[in-house]
Amino acid sequence: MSSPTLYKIAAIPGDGIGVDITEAAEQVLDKLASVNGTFKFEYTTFDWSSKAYKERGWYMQDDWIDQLKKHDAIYFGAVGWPDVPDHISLWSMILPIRNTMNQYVNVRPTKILKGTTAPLAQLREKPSDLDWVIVRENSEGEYAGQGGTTHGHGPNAIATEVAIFTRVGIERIMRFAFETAKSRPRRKLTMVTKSNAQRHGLVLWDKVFYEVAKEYEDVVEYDKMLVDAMTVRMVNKPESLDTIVATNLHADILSDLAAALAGSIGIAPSSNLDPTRSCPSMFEPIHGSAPDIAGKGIANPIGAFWSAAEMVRWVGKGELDTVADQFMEAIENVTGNPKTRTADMGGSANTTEVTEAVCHEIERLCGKK
Ligand SMILES: NC(=O)C1=CN([C@@H]2O[C@H](COP(=O)(O)OP(=O)(O)OC[C@H]3O[C@@H](n4cnc5c(N)ncnc54)[C@H](O)[C@@H]3O)[C@@H](O)[C@H]2O)C=CC1
Ligand SMILES: CC(=O)C(=O)O
Ligand SMILES: [K+]
Ligand SMILES: [Mn+2]
Repeated sequence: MSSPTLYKIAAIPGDGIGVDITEAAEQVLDKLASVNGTFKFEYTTFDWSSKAYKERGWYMQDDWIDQLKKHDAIYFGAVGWPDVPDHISLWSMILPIRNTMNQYVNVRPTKILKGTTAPLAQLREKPSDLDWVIVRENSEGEYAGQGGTTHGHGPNAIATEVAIFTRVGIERIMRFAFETAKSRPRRKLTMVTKSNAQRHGLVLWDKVFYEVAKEYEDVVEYDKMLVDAMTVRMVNKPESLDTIVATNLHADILSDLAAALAGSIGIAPSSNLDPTRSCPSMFEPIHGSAPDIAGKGIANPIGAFWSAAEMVRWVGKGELDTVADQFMEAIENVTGNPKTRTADMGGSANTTEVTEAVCHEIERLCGKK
């Protein structure tokens, strides 16, 4: 028998519940690999966190790019802790990784997993009305990091936050969004914008969208929404949406809303992709470090597991799609059981119990013990 394919994973647990859910994700990934036998994961764990920063004054070593590039993928927990300003922690880890590693797409699927209590009556009755993929521009826009401060934060303070939109950046995200929409049964794309008030960057955003749309005229149905009205449509007509493309900031906000509509922020996954595969892509749940529940062992690991399933799909390049599907089935069997849901999903199970239940379900579904 040939030896299993080895995938090298850079694991960055980070802060708060990021640590618990990364450990949980590794445990289920190892279970998946061992029952399957054709692949395995080798983790290099990086102690890059706000705690380490407080102790030693830095988050990542100067050669972090070279270190991360040695891996097939990056698994990320969360960064941010109350004793470090959030703009320092975000700009010391997650944003430089996304920007520098060419991870210009952030894919954020949302659907209502089995056993979920959605807050909207319509979705409790018909969960299939919410089945979306938000395609978030992940490298520029409002999070380009350009701007500055003059005269400190005093009475004469001047601060700019410059959103950057480039034709190259817009075109590649639109193309990815159309391809995503095309690959889904409904073949439907909604472009989110705010080009009524943001009259330069987002006017270009719209223009390039319609240019790219010409190539998909016959295969994808598409429309445009202003972001404020989009929040209303997500709540009132969830069934009218499928694939959604939005800027870095807009999609950040809309994806938390999507997660809440689907029942909990704790279940929502994300893939930070470099579609060119020149750099490793990064997988993380969309939530943060949740300081309010950190250290209690009660974080919902489902968003972390779903992100891990997407990582399996990505590193497998088509070879592991069935495995990823089985992984998702195991996840949904566990959310479907009231005994193995965490508090945010109305249950009383802890992180370890949910993790063990998913491992058990993987063994049951994937056969070999
Ligand atoms: N990609 C990243 O690393 C992100 C980092 N952050 C950082 O995380 C820190 C906390 O940010 P918040 O705004 O509080 O957002 P958050 O997502 O950490 O928490 C928001 C609320 O959702 C709950 N929650 C989140 N994940 C959960 C899970 N898996 N299970 C159960 N409940 C869960 C939390 O307990 C909290 O009540 C900040 O420092 C922020 O900058 C925030 C978002 C993303
Ligand atoms: C930073 C953040 O909130 C996100 O990427 O979702
Ligand atoms: K995260
Ligand atoms: Mn966010």
